[in-house]
Amino acid sequence: MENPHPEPEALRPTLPFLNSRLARSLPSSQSIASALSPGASTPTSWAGNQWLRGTPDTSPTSSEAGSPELRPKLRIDDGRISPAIEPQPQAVVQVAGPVKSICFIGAGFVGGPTAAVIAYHNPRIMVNVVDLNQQRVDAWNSRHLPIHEDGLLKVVRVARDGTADATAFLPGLSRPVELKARQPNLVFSTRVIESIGEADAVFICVNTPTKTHGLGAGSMADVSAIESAARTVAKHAKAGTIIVEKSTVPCGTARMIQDILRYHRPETTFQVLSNPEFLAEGTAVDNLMHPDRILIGSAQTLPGLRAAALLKDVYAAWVSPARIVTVNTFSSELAKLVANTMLAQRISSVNAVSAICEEIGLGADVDDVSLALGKDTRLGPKFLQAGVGFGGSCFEKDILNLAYLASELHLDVVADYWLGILRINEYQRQRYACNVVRELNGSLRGKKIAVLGFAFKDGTNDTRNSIAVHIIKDLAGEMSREIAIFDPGCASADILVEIEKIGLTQDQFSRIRICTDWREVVQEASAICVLTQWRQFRGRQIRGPQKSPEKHTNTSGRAMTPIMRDEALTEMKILALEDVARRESSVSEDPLGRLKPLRPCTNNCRHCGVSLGRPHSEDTVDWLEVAAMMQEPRWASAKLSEPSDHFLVKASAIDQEIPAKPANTRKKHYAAICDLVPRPVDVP
Ligand SMILES: NC(=O)c1ccc[n+]([C@@H]2O[C@H](COP(=O)([O-])OP(=O)(O)OC[C@H]3O[C@@H](n4cnc5c(N)ncnc54)[C@H](O)[C@@H]3O)[C@@H](O)[C@H]2O)c1
Ligand SMILES: O=c1ccn([C@@H]2O[C@H](COP(=O)(O)OP(=O)(O)O[C@H]3O[C@H](CO)[C@@H](O)[C@H](O)[C@H]3O)[C@@H](O)[C@H]2O)c(=O)[nH]1
Repeated sequence: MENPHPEPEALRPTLPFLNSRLARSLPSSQSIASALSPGASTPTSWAGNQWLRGTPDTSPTSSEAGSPELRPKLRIDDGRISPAIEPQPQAVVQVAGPVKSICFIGAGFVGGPTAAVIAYHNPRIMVNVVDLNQQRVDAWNSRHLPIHEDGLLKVVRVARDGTADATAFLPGLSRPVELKARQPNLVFSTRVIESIGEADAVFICVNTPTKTHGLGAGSMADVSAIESAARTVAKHAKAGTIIVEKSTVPCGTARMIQDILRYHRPETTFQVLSNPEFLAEGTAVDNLMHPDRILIGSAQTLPGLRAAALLKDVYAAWVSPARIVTVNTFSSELAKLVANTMLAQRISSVNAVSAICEEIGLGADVDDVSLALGKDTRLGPKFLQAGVGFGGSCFEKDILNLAYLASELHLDVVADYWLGILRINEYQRQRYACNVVRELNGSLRGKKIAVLGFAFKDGTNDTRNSIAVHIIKDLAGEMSREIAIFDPGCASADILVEIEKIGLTQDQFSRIRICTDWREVVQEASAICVLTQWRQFRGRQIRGPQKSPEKHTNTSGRAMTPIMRDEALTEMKILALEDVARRESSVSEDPLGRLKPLRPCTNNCRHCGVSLGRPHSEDTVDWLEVAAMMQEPRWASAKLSEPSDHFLVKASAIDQEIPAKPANTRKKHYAAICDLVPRPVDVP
């Protein structure tokens, strides 16, 4: 039953955190909330600051149902809002059974791939992914997924389209393996209300960007999409549905969702779990298939723990229980913010070291320093690559989010400590742009600058908060003749949208050109900035070690035995069989022949014939050709160390691979520019 009192606009839940300046100048967040809505008594449970006053993480158990502290304390009399005094209906605690149907709200970079992998490993669970964006939904239903991730299309095809009966003859097996057809269990649609109504669990995967205006602009997370999703869930979910907060959110948001649910459905108790996602773009499918950990935060009550156990069962289809960590809701929300902040902190630390290496002039090499650090098992080798700074939609926003929390708690020294990570990041990218200009004699007038790579990292088509866009902005201010951009993974339209956001003047904007071929970009360029580490940019002939067929292992770790038709095979076992089949077959995508053919696109499909994602190997950049096409002084630099070494070696060796870095190449690290003039080098 819906609450008879409509939720008044003025009393929408306030966001969990408040502007830091305001927080410092006023005694408490509660009083700020009141100050902002004079005359309105903000409901205690909606002030978003229960946690500040040390409210324990306990949803009411059946015995506590209707706990006055946690129920909405509002009533509206003649338009005036006052604390409710009459008793609320008793909340009914539903004991949920196993999850058979899941609804994902938000078919974005997280919702889409996560839903697909959960559906893939749980063929008996129906997974409905809903989004308000019809174009995005259409793309998920087509052969051209809206997100470029290695291996994603196959996972989606298996779960979305189902598979056909297949018989495979595998090496070492006397009998053929017979695979039963699999029914589709992944649906993408805009049927938000219906899908929520059918679900046993609803995953909220909507966007939570940094606020751009109003209170807390530039630092506070905008949770309005979460609020809106929570309201829809509150109105349409069946009793007992588990609500899973997948988005990255400010600490305390699960409680805000709980309060919204309680307001609209006072007769029912829903369990809200925090289950943050740790996938990195570009490796999303691999990260989801082999997660370091699954983190589940719940209320430490019987219903809360029961809901966490049910969610754990969903993941247990492919993740070892030892990797599933259960904690309380607030720890889980906080852990996600801290994880991103600490990863970014490592990058800023090593970027700060790169500045020292460049300035000290004693030949100290930041790569060597990273190598030495990475050997320390306490530090480990990951996230120690110096570059032009980190980009993407997550790190900056989550650091701001954490710093905002600290500042909200009046912990200014702590907030400042985290914000230092962002200061170094900005410093690093500005230093890079500055060095480009300096190396080109202090002026870009009349010169063409080539930008190779626009996505915020390789392996993804995501252009949000890309480092490239910041650097392009700085360079555009120098009024170069042209800034030409090429990215093998990004649609030109997406690049344009990002550039339009940076506020270039008409004149600056007219000098930007987005190209679809790297040759167009480097032709007559004076400098090349390699800003995304695409494999394609690493140069021809110099490749990482290819996987040899022998390296394919039986991922199930068990000896292969003939499999009868009626034996239920999990996708984990089928993956292991595919590994075996790949030894013989040249078909790597579907070696067992179980995928159904993709549906053809409509005649006017805008994607067909366009390279949406993967760079083609025939398009690999040849740095010798590049050097020949450029104008003096032919400068080039790379964002991260790996491609830089490759193209330096390649360009200097004139088509011969040499084992060491050429001594005559001037290489100031990362935030500097390297001489790309090809010259013969003695090969030892
Ligand atoms: N991108 C990543 O790699 C990553 C990794 C881990 C966590 N996260 C977090 O996950 C969340 C989502 O990030 P994302 O990159 O997937 O964002 P996204 O913008 O790609 O996707 C969000 C989707 O939600 C949809 N949406 C918004 N409100 C909706 C509503 N009320 N009903 C239905 N659909 C709605 C939007 O249309 C959009 O398609 C964020 O909190 C982010 O911080 C992102
Ligand atoms: O040693 C390194 C590693 C990364 N980067 C840069 O850091 C940025 C972010 O890279 P990465 O973390 O790999 O990608 P994201 O998709 O942003 O993933 C981060 O953000 C996600 C969203 O919250 C989390 O889920 C992931 O765990 C977390 O790694 C990119 O610009 C990289 O080029 C470096 O400069 N040096």
